Amino acid sequence: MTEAPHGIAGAKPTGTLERHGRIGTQREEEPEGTPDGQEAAVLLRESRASVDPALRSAIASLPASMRRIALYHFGWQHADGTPASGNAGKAIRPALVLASAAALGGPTARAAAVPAAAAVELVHNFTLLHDDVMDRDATRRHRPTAWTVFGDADAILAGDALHALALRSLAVDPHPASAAAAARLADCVMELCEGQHADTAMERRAPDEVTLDETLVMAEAKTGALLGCACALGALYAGAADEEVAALDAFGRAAGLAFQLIDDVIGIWGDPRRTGKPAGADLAARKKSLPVVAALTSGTPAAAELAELYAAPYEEGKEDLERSALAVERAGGRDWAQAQAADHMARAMQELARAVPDPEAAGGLLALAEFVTRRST
Ligand SMILES: CC(C)=CCC/C(C)=C/CC/C(C)=C/COP(=O)(O)OP(=O)(O)O
Repeated sequence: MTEAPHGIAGAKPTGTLERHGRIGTQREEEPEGTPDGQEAAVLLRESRASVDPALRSAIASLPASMRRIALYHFGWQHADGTPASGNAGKAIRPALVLASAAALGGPTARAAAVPAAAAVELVHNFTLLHDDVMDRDATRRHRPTAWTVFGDADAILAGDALHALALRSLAVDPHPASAAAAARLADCVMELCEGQHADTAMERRAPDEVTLDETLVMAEAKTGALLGCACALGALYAGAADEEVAALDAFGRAAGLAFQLIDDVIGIWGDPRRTGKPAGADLAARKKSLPVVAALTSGTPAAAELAELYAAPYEEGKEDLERSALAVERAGGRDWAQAQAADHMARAMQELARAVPDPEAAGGLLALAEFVTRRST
């Protein structure tokens, strides 16, 4: 189906994931399909069990007006204030903090790193609250977004409150690494803002003005930075040397970019029953996601068709979405994104081997990295 676009069709998957043939081939809620998937599922569950009490206790300290929005956003309370047990997200980032600490410092470091893991998850959720307002996204984690329920102002304030809780979690932690971790997390938030700015600025530009390189740089800042920071914080809490911290940061960044590439594929072809978002939402919003920009810049006939579709506002109805998705696919955007994800994962594996040479100690991080790019449509 691909029409051999410029350069992008030539990219071939490489590295660990290609060998396992696993990029985007497993069901998101079934990580048990392989031994690694099972390990990731266990790590994610254990991470939730360790971090949720810290998150709940932090949220309990918020003023009532903010607390109800935060509890709703995490799926722990309905909008009317009654208890709920909704989807609180995959908790990949806190699992990366804990797995990084465990890889370099064993169970003691893992236990000590819980405040850092909570801080990273609070920052992640602060950015989701703000992002949904900025993008006018109406659905997240299978339910209406906070701004659609509580209004823009209160959703933004709740995001600010989660950001404050993240800083507080580190500020009150007596661990010797907490100050360095707070500084690193603050740097990361600035990079997230830069990435988000690039993203929103890009959305205002004409499709033919956006390059693939700048889209990749934006995605690394918007998504890679926080996964890198999560790993770096785990390493700091393990008392790791600077080079190990830097290598784990690079590992998380590369895995994070692979994660965003697959997330963008899922944003177009994902099954709403799994994604918790409406089908084709990114195409309907005319988002310049990575597969779309790859397709638009491919120089193929399908690129011209896609550009024409993107020049007009989305019209409700299935045909527009199907034609857009087909054009992205025929222009090679989907294959390119999956090949790029595999390349970034291969780079992540190299950084991981540098940071944690013992394969047994690195096993948890490897399983989590493979899990984030094995999610499928
Ligand atoms: C400053 C600012 C507003 C920045 C915005 C940054 C932003 C929202 C980037 C998107 C990152 C992303 C892939 C989120 C989904 O994560 P996930 O699939 O892990 O979500 P989950 O927690 O629901 O599982």
